Amino acid sequence: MSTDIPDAQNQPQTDTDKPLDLAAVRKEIDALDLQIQSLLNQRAAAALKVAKVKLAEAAGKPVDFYRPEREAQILKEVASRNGGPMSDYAVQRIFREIISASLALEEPMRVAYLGPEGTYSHAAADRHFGFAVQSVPESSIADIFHAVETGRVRFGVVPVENSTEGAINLTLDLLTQSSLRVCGELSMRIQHCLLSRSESLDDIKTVHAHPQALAQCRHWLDANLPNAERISESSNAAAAKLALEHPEYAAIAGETAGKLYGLNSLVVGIEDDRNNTTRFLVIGDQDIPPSGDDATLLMVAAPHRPGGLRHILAPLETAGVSMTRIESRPSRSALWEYHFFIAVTGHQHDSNLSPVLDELRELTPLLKVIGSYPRAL
Ligand SMILES: O=C(O)C(=O)C[C@]1(C(=O)O)C=C[C@@H](O)C=C1
Repeated sequence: MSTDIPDAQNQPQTDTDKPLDLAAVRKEIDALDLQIQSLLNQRAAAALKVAKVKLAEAAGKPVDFYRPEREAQILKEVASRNGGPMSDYAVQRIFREIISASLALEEPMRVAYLGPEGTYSHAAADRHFGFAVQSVPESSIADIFHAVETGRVRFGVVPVENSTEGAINLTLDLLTQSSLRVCGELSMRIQHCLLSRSESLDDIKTVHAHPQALAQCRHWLDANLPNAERISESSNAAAAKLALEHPEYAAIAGETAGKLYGLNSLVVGIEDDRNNTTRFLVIGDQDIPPSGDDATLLMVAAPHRPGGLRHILAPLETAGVSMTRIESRPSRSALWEYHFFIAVTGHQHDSNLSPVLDELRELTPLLKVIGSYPRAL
């Protein structure tokens, strides 16, 4: 796997160090481009054949053209065989788009994200599905669930956890109520910028952002804009739109939102924690087959007695299933009773996990498998 990217200036010109002829190297590139393009279209034609097979096998039933487990396998393979000089990330991004374009030939797909345009959720949706998918902005997390539930879009991308602020409770609560499943996950490093029409911090009277972003930049704001009022907005992109109308406003949002709305990035990277990362879930109504490297999200109600949760976790530990996360939420059905969201490694149909889930069903009044999906790349 290649991780270091050698830069062009350090590359030997040729084996014999003869000066290179620009026209000759460009001819070489043209010839390679010709082959790449022809191979791309051969690959797209093969994807169309796959679509035909899927349609024939489905015999009139709905077809799952999108196969995230296969995509995850391809993208992992791309990285593991990569010999450089392109980074693993760069080749994966290219293959991400090749697959996205192939899928669009099989089935044009719509995916909802927390809008408006330019949010981190928008960037997450594009990164996960590629640009050939039509991404649709929704104005709340609940609206994303609704759009998927009513079939207006096939999938939704919702934030579930931030490394600084913790769980997004609304997403967890909606997962409890909805029959939708989790079909994928991804993590994105969040870099906040202070955006404004003004060019100086001295002009800023108010700072607008989603409450999570305001919280994630609290110390920076205390130190650098102590007198500016902080005002919560429904999204960072909505804050950026407002900042466009009022030069004395600043918004906290990503650099893409700044470019999209034509605002100055007064300061880049104002988040208090440099590792600030948000984890997103892909929700849909598709059961995803095992990819070989999966995660499963469970929701359980622990019996309401001392050691109730330990009782639930014991079978996981005995079977050697590793638990990657646990979150609790009030059950809302009885006072001081909780539901636990437990993420484990493995697929619900894996031979080591499936018997444990059967055991848990006996032990708890409620077990919901919210989904098994390929682990984030
Ligand atoms: O293998 C498939 O099932 C395909 O449809 C092909 C392909 C691809 O381009 O490789 C395209 C879309 C799917 O989501 C997965 C993979």
